[in-house]
Amino acid sequence: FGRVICDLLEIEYPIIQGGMAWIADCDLASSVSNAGGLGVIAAGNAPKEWVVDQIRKTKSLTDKPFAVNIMLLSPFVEDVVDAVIEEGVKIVITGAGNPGKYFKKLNENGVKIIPVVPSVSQAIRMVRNDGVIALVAEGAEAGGHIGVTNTMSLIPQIVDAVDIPVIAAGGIADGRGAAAAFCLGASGIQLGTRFLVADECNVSEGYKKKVLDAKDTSTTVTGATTGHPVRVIKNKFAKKFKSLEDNNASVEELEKFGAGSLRLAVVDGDVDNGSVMAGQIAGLVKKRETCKDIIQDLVEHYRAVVESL
Ligand SMILES: O=C(O)COc1ccc(-c2c[nH]c(CNC(=O)Nc3ncc(Sc4ccccn4)s3)n2)cc1
Repeated sequence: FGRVICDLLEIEYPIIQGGMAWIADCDLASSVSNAGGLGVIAAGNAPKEWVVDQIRKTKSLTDKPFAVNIMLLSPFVEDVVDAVIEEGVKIVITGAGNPGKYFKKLNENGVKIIPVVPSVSQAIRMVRNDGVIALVAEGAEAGGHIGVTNTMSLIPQIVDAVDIPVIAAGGIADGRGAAAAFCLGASGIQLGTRFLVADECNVSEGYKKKVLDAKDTSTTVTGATTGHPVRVIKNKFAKKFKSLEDNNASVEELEKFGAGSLRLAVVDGDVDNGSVMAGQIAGLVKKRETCKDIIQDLVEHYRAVVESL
């Protein structure tokens, strides 16, 4: 399934791994690519040296295609674009902003661009640019920085609005979500939350436990008042952040409180005072397994669901 995306990206299954800041590194990306999906290194807010190092390590761990996810709010975004070009990375996924400034440079160097978009208006703005070969349409069920429209509503509207392939993200973790996404017109899927508990994912043990113990109602959205809504698993940090928002804290105060919170959870494993970003589908994610098993399970489940329709 997903022939169009598989041919476009030269991968075996139309399954893209989410570019989770501070989490998606060479180990996760190479494991997903070796299992037939598209592995993704997340540049997040990391400096150029870290991204170059991860790209080189990924090349030593897989011969298959992989991508770099560029988070456009990063202070190092210019350097990361240079790193991608200098290291000959062929696929870039962009998030959290408008990559408009970098299309020309990336396109001139033959880099395929796949912007993540949260809305139809963003989708239409993106497809006007050369080099954009597909879109990731991300519903508000997703973890991390989100838009306001849910996947079930967003996908068909974006599919109708553009004439390039659309990859669905947000709330997808098994064959049922994959089949639903394809029924809505998607040509591929992107998974973040389910890969958080992969054996090859280097996120802290406490973080994985939060995801494995989550229920359907375990997430909440912080930062809606700052213009950067972020879906996280409810914990002390989220409670404190939202109470600050309810008491009309300034954007500066909120951003100061939020800064470094993702790293606190991911790297230091402080999942009470850190920001544990995860999607609403965390309640479905119950099993630790390898990237290969995750992908195989999803593909087999997809086939069974489609046959049962
Ligand atoms: O045109 C504009 O400037 C606004 O356009 C956009 C607005 C939002 C988006 C968007 C929403 N979701 C995504 C892709 N997903 C993500 O980017 N998810 C993320 N998770 C954690 C992140 S780290 C972070 C987050 C917020 C503030 C600071 N740092 S980024 N892109 C894309 C374009």
